[in-house]
Amino acid sequence: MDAYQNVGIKRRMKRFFRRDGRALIFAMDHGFEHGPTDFEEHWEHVNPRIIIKKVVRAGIDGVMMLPGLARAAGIDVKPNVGLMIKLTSKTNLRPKDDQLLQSQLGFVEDAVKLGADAIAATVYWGSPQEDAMMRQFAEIASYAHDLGFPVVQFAYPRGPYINEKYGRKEDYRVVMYGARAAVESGADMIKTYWTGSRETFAKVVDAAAGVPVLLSGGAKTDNPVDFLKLVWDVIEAGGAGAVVGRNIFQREDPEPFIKALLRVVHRNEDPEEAAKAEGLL
Ligand SMILES: O=C(COP(=O)(O)O)[C@@H](O)[C@H](O)[C@H](O)COP(=O)(O)O
Repeated sequence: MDAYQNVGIKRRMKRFFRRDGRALIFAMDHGFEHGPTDFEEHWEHVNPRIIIKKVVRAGIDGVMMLPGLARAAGIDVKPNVGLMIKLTSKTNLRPKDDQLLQSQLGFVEDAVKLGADAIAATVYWGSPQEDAMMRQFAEIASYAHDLGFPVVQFAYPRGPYINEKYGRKEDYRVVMYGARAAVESGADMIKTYWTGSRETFAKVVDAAAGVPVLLSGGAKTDNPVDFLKLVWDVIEAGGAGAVVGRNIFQREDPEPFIKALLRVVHRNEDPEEAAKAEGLL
C-alpha cells in the first residue's frame, strides 16, 4: 500500500478512536435490518435527525448508518465525529432461506460522496452464502483501501453448521474464528458478538492480532447498569469499545446513558460509579 493510502486510513481511523485507542459508536440501521418497530418504545427516535443530534451532543465518537440515512442526517454528524457508512444489509422481510445473506445496497463512491470516514460491510461467516459475502467484502475493501478509507467488518458467524457444531453462534471458538477471518480478509476494525466472559472475549481480541475489536451492542437491557457492566468487561478484555444501537435509542433519555458509557470506555470508570455520576442511579 503506498504512503498516501496508509496516511488516509490512519487519519480516518483517528476520527473514531481517541488517543486511548477506544471508541463508542452509535449504530442506526435498525429501521432497515429489523424494521421500524424497533423504535416504537421511543417513537421520536425513528427520526434520524432527532436521535443523531442527541448522540452527538452527548459526545459520541462515531455514528454508523446506511447510505440513505446518511443522506437524511449525515449533516448532523458533526465534523469531529466519525461517520461510518455500511454498504451491505438485509431486511427481516426476506424469506428465511435468504436471511443469511447481506446484499450490497450502496457503493464505495456513495460513501465517499457522503463524507464517510470509514466503510463497513457484514460477512456472515459460516452462512451457505458466505462465498457471496466474501467476494462483496473483498471488492468493497479493495476499492476503499485504494482510496485511503478504513474498512470495518461486521464479522458475524451465522449458519446451520455453526449451530450443529458449536451449539450457539456466540461460542467463543466461533466468534474468535470470525474475528480472525475478518483480519485475514483485510478488515481495519471488527464488530462482533459478546462471548459471555472476559476470558473468552480476550481470546477473540488476541485472534484479531491488533485489529481493534468492537462489541456489537445487542438488545436493550432493562437495567442500564447491566449494559455498562458488559461494556466494562469488553474493555477489561482488551476490546476497543462498542457499536451500540438499541441500548441508546430505546432509552427515553439517551444522553446521560451515553455519557456514562463514555466514562466506562475512556476513563475506565466503574459502571456503578459512572451511572451515579450521570444520575442514572
Ligand atoms: O449488526 C447489526 C444487526 O445485527 P443482528 O442481525 O440484529 O444480530 C446491526 O444492524 C446493528 O446496528 C448492531 O447490532 C448494533 O445495534 P444494537 O445491537 O446495539 O441494537
